[in-house]
Amino acid sequence: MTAPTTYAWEIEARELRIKAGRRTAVDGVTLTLGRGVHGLLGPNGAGKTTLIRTLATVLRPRSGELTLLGGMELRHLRRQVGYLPQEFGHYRRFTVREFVAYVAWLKEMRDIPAAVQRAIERVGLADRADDRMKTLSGGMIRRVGIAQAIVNDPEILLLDEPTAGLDPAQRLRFRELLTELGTDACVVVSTHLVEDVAAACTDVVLLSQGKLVFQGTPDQLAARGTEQHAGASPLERGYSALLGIPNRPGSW
Ligand SMILES: Nc1ncnc2c1ncn2[C@@H]1O[C@H](COP(=O)(O)OP(=O)(O)OP(=O)(O)O)[C@@H](O)[C@H]1O
Repeated sequence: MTAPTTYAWEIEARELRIKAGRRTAVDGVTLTLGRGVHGLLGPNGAGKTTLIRTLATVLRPRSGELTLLGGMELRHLRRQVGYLPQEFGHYRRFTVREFVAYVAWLKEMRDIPAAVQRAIERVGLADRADDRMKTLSGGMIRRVGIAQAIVNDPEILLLDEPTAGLDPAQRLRFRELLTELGTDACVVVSTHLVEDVAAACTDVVLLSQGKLVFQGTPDQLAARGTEQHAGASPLERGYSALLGIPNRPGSW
């Protein structure tokens, strides 16, 4: 039985300021996120990875307040979080099953074999479960990364560019999986693909130069764009409008 939740939001950040090296990569972000799929967008260097690493409790904020799952103690909290880093390290000689089981063990889970099997099935790798990681393609390894992030049915799921390296069919399946996961969990997905956001996200969080420039639904983002802004779709034009990117064909 799960304990009743005593918090309004899975993630509450107030005036978060986070350093990456010497740089202030996140600069005063205030944000609340509940269940659903939150698409984290922003240009290169906006601070997306730094924010996700902080939500994963890997980095500590320099100042501000971050409350995860109502302020749960760190050790318990980490069992309730799933995290796919941008650069996902794995053991090449482990099989898929061994690797996902190892992560489940680190999270001190019970009934590991059943949970591992289910996570592997959810990412469509049941037929490769007993193959070594070194025999998999880049897209398959990314899917193992997703499997290890969801093996514990996390309440907070953090995915840093999960669709990088997935082919179009895999991306479609991944979006369906995201929609399923977002019904029970607070899912934060960083991506460069505005189409991923349109297809699977309940809301969009847009960062630029470490600051929050927009939070709202994909439709609200699309409504901000005009023909004067760069982009091939309403959502892309909304993104460009908020970042001040004019429609100038031929320029980068
Ligand atoms: N270890 C580090 N040392 C110094 N600067 C860093 C470090 N990590 C990140 N930065 C800087 O902090 C800023 C934010 O980086 P971050 O990786 O969070 O951005 P991002 O939005 O994830 O970018 P991308 O879309 O390119 O992945 C960038 O200017 C980056 O150069």
